[in-house]
This record gives sequence, C-alpha cells and structure tokens, in this order.
Amino acid sequence: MTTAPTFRLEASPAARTVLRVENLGKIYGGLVALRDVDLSVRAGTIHGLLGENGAGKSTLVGIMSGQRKPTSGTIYLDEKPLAHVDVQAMEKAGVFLVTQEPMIIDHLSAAENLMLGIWPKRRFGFVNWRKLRQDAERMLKGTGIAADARAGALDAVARRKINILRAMFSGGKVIILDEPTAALTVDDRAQLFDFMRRLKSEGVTFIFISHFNDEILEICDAVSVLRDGRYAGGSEDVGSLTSEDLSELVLGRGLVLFEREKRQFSAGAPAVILKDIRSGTLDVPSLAIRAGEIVGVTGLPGGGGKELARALFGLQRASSGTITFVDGEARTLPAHPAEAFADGIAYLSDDRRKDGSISQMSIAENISLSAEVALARGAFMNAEQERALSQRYFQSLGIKAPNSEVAVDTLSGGNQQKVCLGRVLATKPKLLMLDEPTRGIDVGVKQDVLRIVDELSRTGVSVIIISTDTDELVRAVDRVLIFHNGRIREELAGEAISRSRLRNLG
Ligand SMILES: Nc1ncnc2c1ncn2[C@@H]1O[C@H](COP(=O)(O)OP(=O)(O)OP(=O)(O)O)[C@@H](O)[C@H]1O
Repeated sequence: MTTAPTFRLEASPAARTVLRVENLGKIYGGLVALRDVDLSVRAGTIHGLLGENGAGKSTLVGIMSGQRKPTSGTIYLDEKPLAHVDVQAMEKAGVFLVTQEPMIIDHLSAAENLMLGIWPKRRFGFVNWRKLRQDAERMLKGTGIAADARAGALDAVARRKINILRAMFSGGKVIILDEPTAALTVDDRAQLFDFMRRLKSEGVTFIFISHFNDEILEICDAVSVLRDGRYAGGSEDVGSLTSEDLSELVLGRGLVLFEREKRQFSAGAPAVILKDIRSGTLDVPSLAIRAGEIVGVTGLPGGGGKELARALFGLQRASSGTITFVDGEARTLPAHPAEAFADGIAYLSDDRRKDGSISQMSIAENISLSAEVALARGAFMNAEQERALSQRYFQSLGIKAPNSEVAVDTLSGGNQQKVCLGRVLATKPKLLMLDEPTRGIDVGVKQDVLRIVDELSRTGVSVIIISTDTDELVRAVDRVLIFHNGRIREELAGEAISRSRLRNLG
C-alpha cells in the first residue's frame, strides 16, 4: 500500500478566513461521524470537499449550515466564535446549504421560487415586487428555464438549478453545494461553473462537495479531504495537484480505474428486441440488444433515454411497443413495474427517494425485497438464502455500515445508492436498466460498481446504462445511443465512443 500524500492546509496570510471549524466532532448514537476536524475556508474562494461515501462530508456541511448540531467543537464566522448555530442564524449571516433534494414549491413559477428566499427577509412593508421579478427573470436567462414555467412541471435538473440559483439570489455569502452536478449534462455543468466563477469574482465563497476529481481540479482553488471522519489533508493550491493525488488523499491508496474490455456485438443474435416504442415524444422504431451487451444511453434532458427506460419498466404509459426476449414471443410493454419484474426487466431509478430504497427497513431487507418480488413467479427464498444473498451484495458493494441489519436512512447518500443498486442486481434480470448508477458514489466504489455490472453482463444479461457521466460511458459500455427529441439520433461504437464526441451533445 502506498502512503497517501500529506498536504497540509496552510492558511494564506493574504486571504481572510470566512468560515472555520475547530475540533469539530459528531457522534450519532455510537457512531463517530466526525472526529477533531479543523478546517478553514478563505473568503472569495471555491473550496472543494472530498471523501469516500460515509467519510462525513454531509455531516460537516450540515453542521456548518446549522442543520445539524455538533457533539463538540466551535464554528467561527469571520473569525468570531458562534455561540448559537441554527439554520436561521446561518442564513441570516449569509451561509446557505444547497442539498441535492430540491426545496421547490410546485405550484409557483420558476421566478417565484427564486424569490422565496427573499420574502421572509423583507422586514419593511414595501417590496418592489416588479424589480424583484425582473431580477429573477434576468437570472433565469440562459439557464433554459422559462421564468413563468410552473416549477412542478420542471425536470429534476431544472429543479436543482433553481435550488442553487435561489441561494445565490438570496444573497448568500458562503454557499455550500452538496454534489450539485450529479446528473447534470456537460453543458449544464459548464453553465453552473461559469455562474460560480462569476459570483466568486463578486466575492461569494463556495464550499463544493463532489466525487469527481476533474470537477475539483477545474473549479476549486482549495480542497479538503475527509477520511473516516477525520481531516485527511488538503491544499490551498489545487493547481499543483493531479487527479491521482486527489484519489490517493481520498482513499489513502492508489486507484486502479476500471476499463471494460470492449466486445464486438454486431454479429451476435439479439437477446432483446424492441419494436415501435412510442410514449409521448419518444419514438424508437427498432432497437436490438445482444446478450451480455452493455448499451450506454445519453443525450440532453428530455431527449428520450430516461423515457425509454421508464416505458420499458411500466412507469410511463406507452401508446405502442413490443419487447421480445430471445426465448419468447413479442409482448406488449409491461403496464406496471411488478409486471416488468416478472418478465425479467429490472430498473434502477435515478431518483433514490421516489422509487428507490425503503428507508426505515434494514439494508438486508431492502436487498432481498425486490429479489423476492422477482422470485414470486417461482420459488420463495428461505431465511438462510435471503441472508446469504443480501450479505453477498452488502460485501461486494462495500456498503459502509456496522452490519446489514442497519436501517437504510442512517446511511450516507452514497451508501443508500449502493443499497438500491444491490436491490436491482439481486433480481437476476434478463434486461437490466440502470439510470445514473454511479451518481453520488465515490471514486473507489464507482470502479467496483462498473466491475460488478461488467461481470453480470458476462453471465448473459443485457444492460442499458443511462448516464450523463462521459467518463463512465467511455470506460464501461460497448455502444452508446445519443437521444434527441425522443429519437435515437446517433449510435457510437468502439473507438467512436470518445470523450470529445460525448462532451458536445447539443
Ligand atoms: N442520522 C444519522 N444517524 C446515524 N448515522 C448517521 C446519520 N447520518 C449520517 N450517519 C453516519 O455518519 C457517517 C457520515 O455520513 P455522511 O452522510 O456525513 O457521509 P458523506 O461523506 O456525506 O457520504 P456520501 O458521499 O455517501 O454522501 C456515515 O457512517 C453515516 O452512516
């Protein structure tokens, strides 16, 4: 094992420290989530926060923003120790946490949602609503979101953008972004980064949580790394670091990137044939996937990739369409997920909260649950088989928890995602559809997930991976379909699956 580089965070004498924590500790029940963490953030910088799933990042920013109470330690704002820290006090001081779960009021327009942060702050009777609305409309320009669009009708990405914009619009001085780029397209990400740079030049400070080394290297000035709840190192000069340095800091060891050995599928007989799939704007006349093939699906939001998966899984009504497995006859698309499971079709949603894990249940119950649903067509598992199955996925996915009996809602975000993944893999499907399977997963486990899917494909399962992660598509799939306006606009295979091609999907 190599020793991780030991960068220390040296406070630059030139720059003022805006936010600092000292000896910060957090214990949940018996679990030590943070231990003696010292960290300072300079004003007007973008400060990256990195660490494996469960390292303590969300806990730390939860404390900094007043959402969680520390067990010990002190928070300093502009070098003044804070006696009382709660969300209201921190927002008043200009510290905002933007989480991945958008806090959006569906029946209001996009512009009105931006103004929500301002309303409670107006102490005097007179508010220039017209000016406020004009400002909100101006801010939405170029984001692809119409100012008068009803928020409830916006897709997940647009809702996340509104969430970020609102913190900015509310006059945030220190804006903490917890994995803001998950599932954003390359263009969206570039737009967000431009926006952050602009605000940085106006003096706004950002704390930016990400599992993507390339993002940290691109946008951050400084970085801090947590490992097992401790401060593991950092740098005030991100420009001097490489992606390998960051991985070593995060993992405490070097990282071996997974690379699928690309296989040639054009000659083989199809294992799954889709015909005349129509649902809303989605229109796929014909698509064949071979046994063991991994097909990547990408495109701009609303392009059709997600819609295809949802129609095939019975989550979205299709006006026409059939699916034929090699050993069966053509059937109409399932009308319901239970029907899809029974047909051997599994789907991992990109929305963990909506149709992902059942949070009060244990990890083991969650993993065996959908396997049981799938097995309902055949034999039931006995308790011993159930335990063996969930234990296998618990271990192979490296789920970080004391044991598999722990309730899912006490896990970190990335570990919850792994449980969801374990659930769909355990159903042993014929067609496996994964929507953003490595979103929120740390750089080490991401390699494991790609490896597990690769191994599964070698047992003959046909796989569709819907992804906005260019790197994942380049390294892990055999063929890429680029969707646009509901149709497959382009198909890439072999060497044609390049980063440069996938970075420009517009
Ligand atoms: N409410 C809670 N009750 C019990 N344990 C918790 C709770 N919230 C977090 N934990 C535990 O604290 C540890 C740190 O979790 P945290 O969510 O801060 O990690 P993280 O670095 O943000 O991870 P990820 O990258 O997966 O989001 C984990 O072991 C997690 O299981």
